Amino acid sequence: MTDFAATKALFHLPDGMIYLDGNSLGPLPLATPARVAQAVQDEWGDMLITGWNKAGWMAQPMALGDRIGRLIGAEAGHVTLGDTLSVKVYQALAAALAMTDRTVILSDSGNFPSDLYIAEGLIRAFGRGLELRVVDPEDVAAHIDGSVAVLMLTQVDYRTGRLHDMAALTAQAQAAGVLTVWDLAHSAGALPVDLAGCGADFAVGCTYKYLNGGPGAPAFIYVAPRHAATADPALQGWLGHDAPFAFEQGYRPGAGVARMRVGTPPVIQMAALDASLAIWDKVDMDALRTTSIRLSQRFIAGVEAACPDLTLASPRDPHARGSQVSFRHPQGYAAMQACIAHGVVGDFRAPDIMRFGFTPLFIDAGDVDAAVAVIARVMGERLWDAPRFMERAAVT
Ligand SMILES: Cc1ncc(COP(=O)(O)O)c(C=O)c1O
Ligand SMILES: Nc1c(O)cccc1C(=O)C[C@H](N)C(=O)O
Repeated sequence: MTDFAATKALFHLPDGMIYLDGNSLGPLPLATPARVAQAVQDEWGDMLITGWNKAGWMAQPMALGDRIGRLIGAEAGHVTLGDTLSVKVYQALAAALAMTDRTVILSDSGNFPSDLYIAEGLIRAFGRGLELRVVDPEDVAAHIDGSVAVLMLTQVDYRTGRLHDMAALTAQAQAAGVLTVWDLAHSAGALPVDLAGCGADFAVGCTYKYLNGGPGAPAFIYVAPRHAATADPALQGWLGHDAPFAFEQGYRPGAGVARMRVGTPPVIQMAALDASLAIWDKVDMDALRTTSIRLSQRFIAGVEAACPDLTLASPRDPHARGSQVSFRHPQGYAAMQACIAHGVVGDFRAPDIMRFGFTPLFIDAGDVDAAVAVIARVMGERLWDAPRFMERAAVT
């Protein structure tokens, strides 16, 4: 059983701030600066080129992949790390498309734009009459049929937190001969995931949100063992080669998911992730889910009692959402800026969503109550009316 009061003490949380945005960029673990300094000084500084072996840099993508694998229910040895999530979406979707002659990529309107853009680009690149079919999230199951090549979904909707039933949709897809690509950006570290148990084909995700790897932290990719020896990596970089240091002229894919590696791994970012995963290694994901639900239910009850102008945008059933809660308000952007100015950090997603993440590793019931009090004041006194809250920043 994880002691969440103890994990809270492992993070740097700025004074006077209640951080409900760990679902977008996780906070800094206290151990990270020293681990990064070690990678810079002792490894890069003193070991120089020998660090690839001596400090284990070359083996890190698979080693860190296994530690993430525990959190997402992957078989050992079937997750690797590197690049950005958008790149890993490209590889997973391209690999899946290469395994079928069917033409439809099925996704939903709750998917993150990058995933849909990647699909559009791949359709042009493949040039075999592929089609992207985007349906409402609740209609996905009804559209799984024999024309569908790949079902590509983000398990937890980044705006509303709506949670897809991965087990049911994957089983239905499999029965119809459809391959699955799951984006776990808002799932990894948010709730227990069981890729192996569900029989998912491919999965991808990022490590800078719930997993606290820091801005620019590398993405991960999972390939089911049954495809590991045949999946086409789509981006044939030298570090995905079977023998990178043989420097052969022609490409031969590496063993298993290692073929999904592309080029040089981000060593300093991996050191930061190593430090945050030291916390995650000890987290009981069922306890995390129970606590996340308790916190988010408390938040919804508090906000709904105090702020009649806010409309719940997330599913009310906690088992039908991830670890975030969203409310709608016509002045959502300015209202969120006012909340941030008063110490409660969430974020805004167009057109009108105020989004708050619940991350039990460092948020507790006292934080929820304090956040509700601030939000109630902001909404009750229309504190967002000040002109300085109305102007939109480039990054929100
Ligand atoms: C669901 C989802 N997919 C893809 C991305 C893109 O990730 P990245 O910017 O790391 O490529 C994000 C976040 O930005 C996301 O939330
Ligand atoms: N990756 C981000 C970035 O580099 C800058 C600002 C925001 C992000 C995000 O992660 C957005 C995120 N995927 C979302 O859920 O909206």
